[in-house]
Amino acid sequence: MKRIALLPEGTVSHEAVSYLFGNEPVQLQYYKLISDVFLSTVNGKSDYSVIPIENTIEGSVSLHMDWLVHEVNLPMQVEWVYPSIQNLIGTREEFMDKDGEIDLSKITKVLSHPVAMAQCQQFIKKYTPAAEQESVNSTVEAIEQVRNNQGKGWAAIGTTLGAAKYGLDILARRVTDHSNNFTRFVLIGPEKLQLSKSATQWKTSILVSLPEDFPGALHQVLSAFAWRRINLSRIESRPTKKKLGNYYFYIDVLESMESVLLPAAIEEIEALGCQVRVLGCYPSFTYEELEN
Ligand SMILES: O=C(O)C(=O)C[C@]1(C(=O)O)C=C[C@@H](O)C=C1
Repeated sequence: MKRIALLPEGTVSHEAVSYLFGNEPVQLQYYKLISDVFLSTVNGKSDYSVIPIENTIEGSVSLHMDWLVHEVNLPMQVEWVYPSIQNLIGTREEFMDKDGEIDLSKITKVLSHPVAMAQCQQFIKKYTPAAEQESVNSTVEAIEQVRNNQGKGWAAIGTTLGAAKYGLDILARRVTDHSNNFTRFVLIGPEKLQLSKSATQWKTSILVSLPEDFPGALHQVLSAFAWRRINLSRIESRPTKKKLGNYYFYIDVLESMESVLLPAAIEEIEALGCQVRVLGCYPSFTYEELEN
C-alpha cells in the first residue's frame, strides 16, 4: 500500500488527497509541519508527500516551492486541483448576543495557516474588525488551539472536517473572498505513480537559470517554446538564494517529456548557456476529471 505523508487530519491537504485517491487504499501519515512532510519521503518513511503549491487567491506557496527546489530532490509525480473551502470555526456560545444571534465582532483573535488566512482577508476585516490574526502551521492546528483556549474569544479558519474532528461549531460558512478558490497540489516521490484514472493533460515543470551578462536571455528561452508552439501555463522568478539579484525561472510547460518537441526546446535552451533542471513530468488532473 502506498504511504502518503501530509499535513494533519482535517486539513485541506487531507481533503484533497482523499479526493485524489477516492476508494484506492493508501496509508496516510500525518505531520504537523510541511518540512516534516517533505523529509518523511526524503528519508524513505513514506512513498509520496502531498504538497500544496499554488492557490487561486494567494498565488504560489513560496515556502513550499522553495523546499521543492532547494531542499529536496524528489520529482513531481502527479498534480491535481482541489477547492479550498474555508469556514470560520469556534464555540457558538462564546459569541452569542442577548437575542441568541452570533456576533462575530466579539472575536478577539483569528488563527489559521497563512495561506488560508490570506484567502479570507476581506471577510476578516469586515466581520471581525477588532480581531488579532495569528498564523500557525495548518488550518487544523488553528482549530486545535481554539478548542484548547475556549472562553478567550478565539476563532479558526479551516475545514468542516477539522471542525468536526475537534467538536467545534461552524460560525460562518465559505468565508473566502472569492468563491472560486482552488489549490493546486502535487505528490512528490521517487517512484512513478500508477493511478486508476488517467488525465488528458500532461505537464513538465522545469527550472531555468540564465547565464550572467546575456542581454535578452529570457526572450531567447521563451522563443525556444514559442516557435515550437509549446504552451506554457506558468512562469515565475524566484531568488537563487546565492547572490542578491540572482533569480531562476520556474516554468510549467503543457507538454510531456515524451514528446519530440519539449526535449528539443530544452536542448536549445541549454545551448544558449542556460542550466535546466526538470522538476517532474506528470499527469495534471482537473477537479472534474477526478470526480466519481
Ligand atoms: O492548512 C491546511 O489545511 C493545508 O492543507 C495547507 C494549505 C497550504 O499550505 O496552502 C493548503 C490549502 C489551503 O488552501 C490552505 C493551506
